[in-house]
Amino acid sequence: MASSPTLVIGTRGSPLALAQAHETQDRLVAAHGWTVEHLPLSIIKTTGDAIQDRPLSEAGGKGLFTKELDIALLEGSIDLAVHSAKDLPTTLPEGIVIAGFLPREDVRDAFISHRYKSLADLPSGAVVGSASLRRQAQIRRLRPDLKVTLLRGNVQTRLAKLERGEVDATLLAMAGLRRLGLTDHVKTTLDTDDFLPAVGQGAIAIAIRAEDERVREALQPILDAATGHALAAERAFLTILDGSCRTPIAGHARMVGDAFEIRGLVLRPDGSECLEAVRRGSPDDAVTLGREAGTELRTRMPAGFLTA
Ligand SMILES: NCc1[nH]cc(CCC(=O)O)c1CC(=O)O
Repeated sequence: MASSPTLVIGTRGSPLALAQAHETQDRLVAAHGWTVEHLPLSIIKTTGDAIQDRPLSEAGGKGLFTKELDIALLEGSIDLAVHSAKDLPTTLPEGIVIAGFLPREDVRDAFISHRYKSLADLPSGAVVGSASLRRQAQIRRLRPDLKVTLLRGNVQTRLAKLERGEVDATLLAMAGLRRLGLTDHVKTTLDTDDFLPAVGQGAIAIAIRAEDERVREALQPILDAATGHALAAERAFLTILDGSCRTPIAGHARMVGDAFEIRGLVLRPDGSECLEAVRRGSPDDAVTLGREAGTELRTRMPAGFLTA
């Protein structure tokens, strides 16, 4: 066993972020036999945490949840940063890299409601709240007769708004609900064939300083290669499609039997049209397959598709 170094784990302070940081800490303890005292958490408030009154897509996008953690990494006040892969921008600042990903949780979206059993069970005109353009567009595509409204806040805040009757139903990632022990609220999970998750959904990414071999080595035993392949394909796909969170984009890669597969979607925000690309091959070609799927959609997309 290696002697116990101190690695400071940087995280946001939301309950989900803390659950993910604790999972990282627990896995490092289990892998190395280190004690948690040598893996302290440093809780960092980000700009994204402070903005509650408007869609983040309007406030400046995904980097809002990572900027302060990036700075802490580069300054050396933390040694690794734990992120929801879904919230990570496609390009990271110079000097920061993703060391890898923890084994992926359930990638599916969950349907949550007090009165209704599923999306199909909602009466016409029922109100579904979501802050995600991807979820909003897919809901509109499946059920153009529903009312889709903006529902922001962390997972607990959204569940409280549902409780108060502000909306009839909402969709949240199964992964987050599992990590928070809140799956009691789930009425049904949406099959990925019908409702495609966001790029990175369910995966935890660990960012480090690019040159930090000590931390990179310490992380090796807790990183998951299959999740790494899936995320390489999905993030390559998103990069081609520009990756701004102003556009309804979904993408999911996985092994189907012996074949590695990536499926990607772009939707018109009103759900009236949806383009899909699928590529199959070897996980060693994950990045190429992801790029090809993205390029295909880019080519097929009529001008103005993403804004109409
Ligand atoms: N954008 C917020 C966010 N970022 C990660 C998760 C859940 C966990 C995950 O998808 O890995 C959530 C909440 C949600 O979408 O329900």
